[in-house]
Amino acid sequence: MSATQDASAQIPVTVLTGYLGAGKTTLLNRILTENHGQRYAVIVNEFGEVGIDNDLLVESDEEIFEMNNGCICCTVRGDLIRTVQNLMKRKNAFDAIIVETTGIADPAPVAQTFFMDDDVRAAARLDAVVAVVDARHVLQRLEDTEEAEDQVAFADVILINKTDLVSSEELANVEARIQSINPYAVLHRSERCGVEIAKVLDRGAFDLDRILSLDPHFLAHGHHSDECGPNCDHDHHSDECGSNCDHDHQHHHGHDHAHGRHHHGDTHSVKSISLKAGDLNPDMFFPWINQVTQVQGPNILRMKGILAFKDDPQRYVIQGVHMIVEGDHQRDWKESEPRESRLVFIGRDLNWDVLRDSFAACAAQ
Ligand SMILES: Nc1nc2c(ncn2[C@@H]2O[C@H](COP(=O)(O)OP(=O)(O)OP(=O)(O)O)[C@@H](O)[C@H]2O)c(=O)[nH]1
Repeated sequence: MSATQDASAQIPVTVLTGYLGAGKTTLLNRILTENHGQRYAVIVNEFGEVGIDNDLLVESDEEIFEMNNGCICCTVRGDLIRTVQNLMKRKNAFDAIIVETTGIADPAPVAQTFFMDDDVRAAARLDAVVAVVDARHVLQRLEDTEEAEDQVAFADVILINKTDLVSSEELANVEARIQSINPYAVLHRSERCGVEIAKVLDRGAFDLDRILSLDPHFLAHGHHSDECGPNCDHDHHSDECGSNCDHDHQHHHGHDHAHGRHHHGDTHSVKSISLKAGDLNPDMFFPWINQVTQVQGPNILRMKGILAFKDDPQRYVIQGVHMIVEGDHQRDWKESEPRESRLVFIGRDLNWDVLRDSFAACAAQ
């Protein structure tokens, strides 16, 4: 830090990471509802283009900035810099900033943003990278997904969440595995992210030296614009598609930048599909979603939706990770809101045509 940068004048930034469905929104909702006397600006980025995450956040006085620009590792850095710069113009309006990354993002480029841009660096300091992991699914994720390992390796604080879904033996295995990847992070166990907020925010935990030992190029990465390098094969779809687009969007992990930890070597492709309908018939929808998640569950990394059921005045929120699905009423539909059902699946090798047609068959007559 230079002499001109006074840490107490810099707004602390927490980068919230964790694989799809681990519990990031659950943690954010806790932060937004708890009575802590702090004012947070929240920046969310999500994969899947119908903007459901914002709807799943509790209504609060905090300001939420949504960025749906697809892969955060390529396209969002420029946006993130601009968003933070705009926030800084209203500096006294916030005590802290939280950036929630999409579940499949590598947190490193997001963290880099707070070192690369001079204006941002002068006004904000990276406080900690907090990773939420799903105790039930993390071991499997670490086997098949490099981003999940990057997220754990990079974190300063790790919440081992969903402890209710595993035995104490499984939990001990999870902790051992996580510690073997990252012995430096502070671990907390949690159910529904029920951890004291002070253990997560304003930790002063981000350790640049450790990150440089992990990634000597951390401060030297060249691409701090919205552009990817010539070898990038990410689909930069959101430039082309509007909010009503229901194309299949692919996130190829064939990306191989020749530097540092930014190396998505695995060749799996994760796709997201957004389905839309009007009112649904619950007697058709629930058997359908049960069947879909039972049969295709292993490939469904994440499912979430906001649904309108015929004659039901309330919005219904449904969510799932693999075969675990939960749903509940959220609140009344507002008069100004179109009664629209939106459902997003993120996964591998899903039969999209069948999903689309069978979802359409759940429409209320
Ligand atoms: N059983 C159980 N379910 C949990 C727990 N924490 C969160 N969930 C559920 O897990 C699902 C995913 O939680 P979210 O907080 O939306 O996860 P996320 O990381 O924000 O998900 P993405 O934004 O899609 O990556 C939701 O259905 C939550 O209600 C927990 O400790 N135990």
